Amino acid sequence: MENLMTQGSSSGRSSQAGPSSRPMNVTPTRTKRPREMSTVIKDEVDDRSPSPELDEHFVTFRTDVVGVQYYRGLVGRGEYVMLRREPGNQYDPNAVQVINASGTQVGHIPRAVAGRLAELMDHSLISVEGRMIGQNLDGAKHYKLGMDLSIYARPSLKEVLQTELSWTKTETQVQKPPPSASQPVSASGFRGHGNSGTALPGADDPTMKKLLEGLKQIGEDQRSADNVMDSLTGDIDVSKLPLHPNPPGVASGQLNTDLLPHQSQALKWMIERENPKLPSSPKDKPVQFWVKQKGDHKDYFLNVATKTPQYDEPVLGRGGIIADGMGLGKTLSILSLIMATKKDKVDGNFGKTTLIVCPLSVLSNWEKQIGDHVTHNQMTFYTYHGSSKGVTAKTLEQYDVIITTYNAVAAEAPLDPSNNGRSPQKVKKAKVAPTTAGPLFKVKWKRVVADEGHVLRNPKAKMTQGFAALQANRRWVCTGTPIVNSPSDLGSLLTCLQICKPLDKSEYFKTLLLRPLRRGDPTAGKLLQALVGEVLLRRTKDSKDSKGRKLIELPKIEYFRVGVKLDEETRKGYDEILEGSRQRFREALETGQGTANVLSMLTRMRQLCLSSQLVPQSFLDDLRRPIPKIPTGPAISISSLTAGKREELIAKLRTYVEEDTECGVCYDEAEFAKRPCITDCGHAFCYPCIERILLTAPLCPMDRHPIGLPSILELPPDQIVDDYVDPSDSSQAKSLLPVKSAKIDELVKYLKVFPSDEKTLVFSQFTSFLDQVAISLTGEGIAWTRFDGRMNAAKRQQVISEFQRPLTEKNSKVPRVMLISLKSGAVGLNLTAASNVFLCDPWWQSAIEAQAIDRVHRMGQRKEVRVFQLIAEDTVESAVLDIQKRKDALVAKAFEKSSKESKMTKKEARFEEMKELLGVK
Ligand SMILES: Nc1ncnc2c1ncn2[C@@H]1O[C@H](COP(=O)(O)OP(=O)(O)OP(=O)(O)O)[C@@H](O)[C@H]1O
Repeated sequence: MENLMTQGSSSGRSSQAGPSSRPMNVTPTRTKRPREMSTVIKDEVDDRSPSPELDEHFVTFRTDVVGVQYYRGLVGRGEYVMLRREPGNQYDPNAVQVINASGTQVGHIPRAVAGRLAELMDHSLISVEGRMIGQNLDGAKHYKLGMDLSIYARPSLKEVLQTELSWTKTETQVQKPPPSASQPVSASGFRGHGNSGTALPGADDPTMKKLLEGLKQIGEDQRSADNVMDSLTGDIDVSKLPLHPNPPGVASGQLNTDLLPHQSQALKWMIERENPKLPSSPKDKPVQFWVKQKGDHKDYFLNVATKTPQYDEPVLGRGGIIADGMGLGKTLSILSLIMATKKDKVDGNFGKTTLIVCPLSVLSNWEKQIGDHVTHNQMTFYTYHGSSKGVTAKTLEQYDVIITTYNAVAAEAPLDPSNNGRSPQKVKKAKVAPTTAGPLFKVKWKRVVADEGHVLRNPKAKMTQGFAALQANRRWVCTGTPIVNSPSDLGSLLTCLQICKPLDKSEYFKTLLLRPLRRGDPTAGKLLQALVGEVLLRRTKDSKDSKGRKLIELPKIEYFRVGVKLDEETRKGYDEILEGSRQRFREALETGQGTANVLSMLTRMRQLCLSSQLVPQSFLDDLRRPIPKIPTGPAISISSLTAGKREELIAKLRTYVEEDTECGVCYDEAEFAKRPCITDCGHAFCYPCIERILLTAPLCPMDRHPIGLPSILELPPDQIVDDYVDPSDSSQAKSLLPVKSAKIDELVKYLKVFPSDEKTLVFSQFTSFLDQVAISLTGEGIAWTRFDGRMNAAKRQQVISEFQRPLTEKNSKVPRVMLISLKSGAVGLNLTAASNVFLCDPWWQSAIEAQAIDRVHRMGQRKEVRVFQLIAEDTVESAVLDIQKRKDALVAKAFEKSSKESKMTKKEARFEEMKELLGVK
C-alpha cells in the first residue's frame, strides 16, 4: 500500500486540490514541475476552465449489500447506488455505506471488501459505484442483496492498482458496466417537452453518433459547443410552444414593452417549470424522470433514469435553464416572469423577493432594463453591491428584486474556506474557522436567477458552491452556453438548480451520464437529450417561429479582415522572441525541466503584434538566460531579492492580472483580480488562497519549491484598480506620447473615414493596449470612452449611458468610440449605439469574439453592422486564424475528425497547435 500511496501523492495528486495536490487537468498556465517532460508542457497549454475528472473503468465484481434489515432504503433491480465512506462507524472504521438515489441508506458493503477499499477511497485513488442485482421492493425481509461493484481510477494509476487490487481477481468478475442499450429502461421514460419518446437509438444511429462524437470534442470552440446543443435539442420543436395567454405588457400596465412571441412562449414555459406536477397515473408522461407505476399493493414512483422506486412523493425541482442565444431578450423574459408571478403564493417560509446574481459587468444592464421595460412603481429593486451592501436581510426582503454579483455571493457564502477540494482529514487539520453567512444567505428567496450562468460550471468554485447554497423556492440559470467544455458543465448547473434529483448530485451525474458518455453509450446520449428537454429552453437567432419566420429580424452584418504589416523595429523584436520561444520549447521538450511557459511567450508575441511598447525589456533578458533549476533549501524572502528581480516579478504579476489569469489554487480569475500576489518562483495566486495554503504546507503549490509568507509579493493597491487611463481625465491621456503601432495607425485611418454619426467599439484583450489607443485617439481629437473590468459598477453605468447617447452636432463630446477589454467587458452589454466593431487581437476563443460582436448586432440595432479584424501579417495571429479555419471546417463536417485527431485529448490537440504556432517540428 505504501508504494501506491507514494505514487498517489505525485501523479495521484491530480484528483485532489490543495497545497500538495492539485488537479493536473485544471493546471493553470504557468507551472514548472519535475515531472515527465511533455506532460509539463501539455499541462501548461491546457484549458483554463475545469474539465471533468477522467477516470477509467478498472474492474467490476459481484458482491453484496449486507445489513439490509437495519435500513429503510428501497432499491430496485438495475438501480445505481452510491458507495460512501463512513469513517465514524463505531463498529468498523473502514465501513462503506450503500445509499440509494433518494439518499437513504440500504446497507453496507461486506466488511472484508470495505477493509480493502477504504484507504484507497479515502485518498481518492479510486472511485466506486454499485448497481443492484437484488432488490427489496417485494416487502419480504432481506438480510443481503446482490450488487455489482465497479471500480474506476485514473489511467496513470492503473498499473499500480493492478497489484493493489489483485484480490478482486478471486471475486466473481463481471463484464464492464453493460452498454445501457440493454438496460431495462422504458423508452417512453425519456421524454422532454418536445421529444417524441421513440425507441432508443443504437450506437449506429447517425444522429446519436454525431452527438456522442461531438460531446467528446466539445470545448475546442464555440461552434462545436453549439453543434452539440443543436444535437441535444434537435428533436424539440420549440416553435410550437404555447404562448402565455395574458402576458404582462403595455396593456396590463406592468411593462412598457410588449413581449415578443418567443418571450411569451418562454414565460409560459417558465411558469410551468416553476409549478411542476408529479404524474398521477401510469399513463402520464414522466416529470423530472419520475413516472407512476402500478405496484402489487400500492402504486409507487419510479425514477426512469436511476431505476429508483419509492412510495413517498419525490421532491421536484422548480426552475430550469434559459439557454436562448445572445440578444434574444432573456432579461426581459425573466422580468416578465417576476411580474407575472407577483401574486403567487409561495410554499414554506419563502418571501416575495427574486435575487438576480450576475457578473459585475452586467449589473448596470439589469438596472437599465428594469428602468426601460418595467412600468414605474410596478417593481421595487435594490442593487446589493459595494457600499450598498451594508443592509440587513430584513431590508432585502422588502424588495421585489435584489441584484447582486457572483463575487458578493461567494464572499458571503457560509462555506468552509479550508475545504478546497481536500479530503476531510486534511480539512480537519487546517483549523480555519468557517465563514459566517452574510445577509444573502439569511433571506429565503422566492427565486434566485444566475445570469450568465455558465460561470457556475466549475463545481469547486466558491461562487458555484455559494449559489447552490442560497435558500430559494425556485432557481433559474440564464446562459447561452450551458455546455462550454464538457457535459459535466451541465452537471454543475443542475447542482445549482437542485433539479432532476438525483442527477443534481455529481456522483449520479458521473455514473449515469459522464462515464457512459465517455464510452459512447447511446442510452446515456438519450438520457442527456431527455435531461436537456426537461430542464432547458433554447432558441437561437436563426430559430424560426411556427410560420417559418425568424424570431428577430436584425440588420445585415459584414466581416472584414484587415492585414497589418509590422514595422521593421517591431518585426525584429518579434523574430527574436519567436526564436527564443522555439528554443525554450525544444529545451523543455528534451529535458522536461525549465521555465518554458509557452502561453506566456505566445502572449508576448501577440502583444508585439499590437505594439512594441507592450513588452518589457526584462522579458527579452529573461529569454536570453539559461533555464534555471528548481531551487531547494530554505524559503527565499522577497526582501532578499534585488530591486530588479522584484520589479520583474511585479511586471509578471501585472501581466497575469491583465490576462485575467486565474489563481493557481481556487482557479478563480475574479478572486485573483481582487488581491493578486506572486511567489518568488513566479507563480500567481490570490493572497487569501496562498496564505491559507501556507498554514498547512510551506511549499509552492505549483512547483513544490519551499516558500513562506515573506516569499510572496503583492501588487501595490493602486495598480490593481486604477492602472489605466481614466476616460474622464483626458488630460492624463494628452500628457502621454502616442506609441508606435501599425494597428493603431490602421484603426485611426478607418475612424477618420467613417461617417460622423457612426459609433465604433474597439476590443482588445490587453488593457495596456487600450491605454495606448486612448492616447492616440485623444491626439487625433476623436472623442472616446472606456469600459473595462476594473471599473466599479457606477462608473460602468455612467460610461455606457454616455456612449449610448446619440451623436449630434451640438454635443461633440459624446464619445464616438468605446474601448473595451475583450474578456471582462463583452458579456451581457447592450451597445447598439455602435455599428462598427474592431477586434484588435484574435485568439482561440472565437466564442468571446462572437459575444463581443453581439453587443452591437442585437435587438435595437438599426444600422448595418461591420466587423473589422486587425491581423498582423506573417505572425502568430495569422497562424491562429489558419488553425481556427481548419477547426471550423472539421466542425462543419459534423465532427468527422480523422482517427488520429479524434484520439487526441484536448490537451494534446492544444499542444500540437502550440507547436504549429511556434513552427516547431
Ligand atoms: N420585447 C422586446 N421589445 C423591444 N426590445 C426588447 C424586447 N426584448 C428585449 N429587448 C431589448 O433587446 C436587447 C437584448 O436583450 P437582452 O440583453 O435581454 O438579451 P439577452 O438574451 O439577455 O442577451 P445576452 O445573452 O447577450 O445577455 C435589449 O436592449 C433589450 O432591452
